[in-house]
Order: sequence, then C-alpha cells, then structure tokens
Amino acid sequence: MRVLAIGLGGAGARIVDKLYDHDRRSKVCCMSAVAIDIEANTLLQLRHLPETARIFFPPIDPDHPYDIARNIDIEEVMTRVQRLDTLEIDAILLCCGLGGSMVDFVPIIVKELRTSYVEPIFAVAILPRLAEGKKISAKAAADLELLREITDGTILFDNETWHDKLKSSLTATAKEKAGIKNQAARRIPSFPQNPRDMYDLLNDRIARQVGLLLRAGEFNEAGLEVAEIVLDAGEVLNTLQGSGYVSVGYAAEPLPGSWFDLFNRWRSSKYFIEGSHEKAARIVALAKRAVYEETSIPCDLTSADKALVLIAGPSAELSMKGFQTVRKWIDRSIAGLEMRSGDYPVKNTSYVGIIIMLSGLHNIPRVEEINQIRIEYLLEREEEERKSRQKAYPEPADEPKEDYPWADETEEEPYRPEEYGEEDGDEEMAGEATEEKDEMISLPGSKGEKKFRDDTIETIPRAAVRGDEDTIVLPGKEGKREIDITRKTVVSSAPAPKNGVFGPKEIRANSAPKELDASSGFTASVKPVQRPKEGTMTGEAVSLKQGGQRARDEIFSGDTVRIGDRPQRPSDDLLGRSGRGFDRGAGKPREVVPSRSGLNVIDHTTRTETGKKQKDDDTDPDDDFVWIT
Ligand SMILES: Nc1nc2c(ncn2[C@@H]2O[C@H](COP(=O)(O)OP(=O)(O)OP(=O)(O)O)[C@@H](O)[C@H]2O)c(=O)[nH]1
Repeated sequence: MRVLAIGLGGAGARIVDKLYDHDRRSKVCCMSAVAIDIEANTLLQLRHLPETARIFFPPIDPDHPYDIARNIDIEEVMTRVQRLDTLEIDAILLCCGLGGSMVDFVPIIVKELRTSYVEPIFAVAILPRLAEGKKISAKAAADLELLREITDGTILFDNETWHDKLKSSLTATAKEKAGIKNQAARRIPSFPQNPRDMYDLLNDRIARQVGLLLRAGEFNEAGLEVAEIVLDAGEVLNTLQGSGYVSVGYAAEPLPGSWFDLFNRWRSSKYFIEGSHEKAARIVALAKRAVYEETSIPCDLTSADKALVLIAGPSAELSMKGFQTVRKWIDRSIAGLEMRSGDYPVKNTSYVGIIIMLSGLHNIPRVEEINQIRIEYLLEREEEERKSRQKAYPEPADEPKEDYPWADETEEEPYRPEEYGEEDGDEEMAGEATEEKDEMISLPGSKGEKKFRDDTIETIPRAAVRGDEDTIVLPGKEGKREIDITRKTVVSSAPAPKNGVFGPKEIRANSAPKELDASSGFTASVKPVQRPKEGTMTGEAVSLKQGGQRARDEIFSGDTVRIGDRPQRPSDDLLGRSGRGFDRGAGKPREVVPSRSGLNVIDHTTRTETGKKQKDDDTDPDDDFVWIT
C-alpha cells in the first residue's frame, strides 16, 4: 500500500521518521513522508527524513506560542505536500500524539487534504501515559473523539501499555543476564531513563506494527517471493476504512538458524511431518501472542467488526495449516463478518511474523479510562472555577436583624391563650396553628375534616373552635368563662364577621342583642337561630320539623296505615255493611238515594229528634254518618 505519511508534532515527526527508515530499509519504498512542527529541536533531531520533508513553523505570536491555527500556514503546508511524490498513493496517514498541541492542526489539514485528495485519510494516534497527568489524558480523550469523527480510521497505540511492557521485559532480561560474565550478554540494553531513548523504543514498535501492514501487497523483486494468498492494498484499506478505532497486533519469532537444524530438515520424512506440525503450532502461538500480548492497544477481540490476518516470513516457514487455523479462530471470535487474510513471503529474513489487525473495535479499556479521566477532570475544573468565583465575589453574609427594624413589624403578635381565657387548650391550639398554614380547599361539613382558619380574614378576637359544631366559645372579659353562642352571644365593642360566616357551618344570627345581661357585662340573649347541621350536607342528620308528620316506612310497605281523626276516609266495607256512614257536616248536600237500591233517606230534622236518643244509647264515633238501609 502506497501512503503519504504526515507527522504532526514531536510524536508524529519521530514516528514518521521511524516508518520512513523501515520503509527505506525494506527497499519497498512505498512511503512519501513529511514532518510538521512548531519546535525546531524536534525536527532537527530526526534521523532519517530528508531535510526537505521537515516543515518548521516558528511561533509568530509570542503571547500565543501554542495557537496552532495562527502559527501554521496551511497554504505553505499544502504546497510542500504537493511537491512530494503523491501520484500513486492509496491512502494518507496522519501520525500524532494525543494530548499535545499539534493535534489541533488535524482538523485544519484534513479539511485541506480532502479538497485536494480523494484517498482515505487514516490516523496513527498515540495515547499518553497516565503519569503525564489528568490534563493530558483529558485532552487526549477529546482529541480522540475528534479524530474518530474526521478520519476514515484511527490506529491506536498506547504508550502506557507499551512503556510498562517494554520496561518489565527489558528489566527481566537484564537481571537474567546480570550474572553472566559473557560480554555479549552484558550488551543487552536495560530500559532507558532518557525520554528520547524511551520514545525511540516505542516508535520502533509502532514502525514494525504499522510498517509491515503498509508493505503488505507491495514487493520488490529482490526481497519477495510470490505469495500463496495475496493480500493487496485494497484489502488492507477496506479493513481500515470506516471502522473507527483499530488495533494492530504484531508478533514475530526468530527462526532456528544453526547448521544442525538445517541438517535435520533433510533427515527423514518423520522429521518433515513433525516439522510441519511445529510450523503450524508456531503460527498459532504467534497469533495468540499478537492478539493477547503484543497488540498496539489492549482490546476485546470479540468486539471487533473486521479483522485482517497476515503472516510474513520465508515461504518455507509459513505453514498454511497454521494459517487456516488462525483464520478460523479469528473469524469465529470477532463480532463482525468481514475477515481478510493473506501471506507475505519474504526471502532474506530469519523471522516469522504475524499481523492481526482488528478494526471497528467497541471495547477498548484504555479509551474508556481516558474518557473517565476527562469527565473527572472537567468536574474538578468546574469545582475549581466555582471556588475561585466565590473567592472573587463572595456572597454577602446575612445582615443582622437589627439592621432592618421593620422586620419585626411584619411579625405576628404571639398568641397568648391566657389573654383569651384559654388555659388547657395550649397543645390543641398549637396543633391547629400549624395546620392553618395548609391552603388546601376543603368543603365544610365533610366527614372527618378539620377546620382551618381563613388567613385572609382577620378576626377579633381569636376564637377557639372546638369539636362541638354548635358552639363557638368566645373569651369572656373576666372570669375566663366559656359562653355558648347558641344561647348568648358576646358582643364585642367592634364586632367583626367570623371566618366561619363564609362557610355554611359557621353562619350565626347577626341581629342586634335583645336584652342585656347585667351580670355578664356585654352579654345579650338572641333568638337561637337554627343553622344547618353538618349532617345536612351529607344527608345524615336531616330531620323533619315537628308537626309535619313524617311518613313512616310502613306506609310504603302497606303494613300499618293509620288514618288520623280527620279527614276520615271511608272504610272499605262501607258499602257492604250497616252501621257506617259519611261524615255529615253542616251544609253538606244530601245524598241522593238511587231508586233501585231501596234505600230510605232519613230527614235531617227527624233524625235530630230521634238521634238524640240514639246518641245516648250508641257511643259509636261514626254516628254522624247518614245511615243507608
Ligand atoms: N510513542 C511516542 N509517543 C510520544 C513521543 N513523543 C511524545 N509522545 C506522546 O505524545 C504526546 C504528545 O506529545 P508531542 O507529540 O510531543 O506534543 P506536540 O503535539 O508536539 O505538542 P507539544 O505539547 O507542544 O509538545 C505526549 O504526551 C507523549 O505521551 C514519541 O516519540 N513516541
């Protein structure tokens, strides 16, 4: 795959320098490279990039040395890039360290590159170490989000993981060899303390992982054999493109190079079979290392959308059996369905290596970690800003109460029950006082409902409303005597409407007092006014006024019906029995006797004479009836 590599900032420039070195040493020469920075030192220290490929922009504004947009001239950058050999490139590769200042140039250059090139733009992003601080990690998280949005794919490399891994492996090796007096063993390097050397080790790792991937499908006639399964640049691009975060696993192993091994290869077919198993097992072991240990950033294999497997080395050592086993394993493990693979035979090498690229990763613990750090950092910043604002503009302390003399005026006079003839109702009143604050509307007369004072109406004086609905107790002037308003109303000098006036249960007579009671001072008797009881509303306590006869239940059932004295109702058997008659009132028209019936009409005058006698004998109350025979 032919690429245009652009290194931004210190990390980007050094990585591109290393990639360029590997590319030139492999003699594939598939890379055009350029490094851009605002620090002259970084560019000066590069070892492999030609002078023309180093673009330096000194800070113009000393007040804003890290204002990238102001310091870097994008026109100049594009002119220098277009001078490079970019005619046959397959992709553009931007290399940068996250958390630095030069990464801010990525959106600007990507925008310009998109106008000039149709090739996909990928990024190689370096995650900073935790030791560099929360601020760098937080910025790295923000940068990563930005890169993901504007590039076609981002290959991640974690400095934290690789720093620890290289340090522990180099320290262990150094300890192992410490006791050996052999000069060659002493030459094994320990982990460098100098950051430049440390970065050199890390960059070497990146160059191997990414460099080999870039060279896949490219060959030079001297160093490459014909591949059995050719993996061309298009397949690498398709795996990278549009898949978000990418991790590259790379593991390599030196081949046995002693003369004894070479001799053994020719010994027998048995050895040949064993040898082929060994080769397959080596490929499988390398694949496991590449995925679980030597990946550019630790990730979850099962969360990948796409995968690419590439084995490289002398063609005799590339076991197709091992290769197929690895292919199946990766194919079954990834979440997606896109799986590409190929071999990359290299003639003159003593190593066998494997590259497993996983793209479209969703589960990368380190990315989640820096995102979490970013959240924490932003919260801390917010808190700090709040504190500094509070320090600059302290909130005014609460003024002492005396400064506002009118404050007391608004306060209500404390209620003293003894003033109103209350001795034992303290607790009760206290309870009611708190409940008065409830502004819920309540229907008077509803069962179990408590009565609240209407706050909008001022009452003089305060009255205690007791459980008994019919009595309102008003304070007596002297003697602390409770007075029942249903019989006697205490009239104060300034009578004010009671709150209860506005509720049906509290309506009282407001007529003037009829008579004054000298003993009680201002007491007066008024006619008790019938007020609707609470039950009236609910219908529980409705009773008919005395004198108005209430219909009894039996009337409706017909069991017991009594007729009063008058008016009298004729008995049912009136027509069939003698001794019964109609009431004979004065001026009542005489009954006309039907001729057919044979009845005799007794004359009234005659009847009075004989009637007197009959009355004495007969005490029947029905004697006023006209007898019909
Ligand atoms: N792997 C690797 N990482 C590096 C290297 N240099 C720096 N880094 C990392 O990349 C991050 C960004 O550093 P630089 O690229 O030097 O920053 P910059 O963009 O030049 O901006 P400045 O902050 O001005 O230096 C750092 O926090 C390091 O973690 C390097 O050579 N190799």
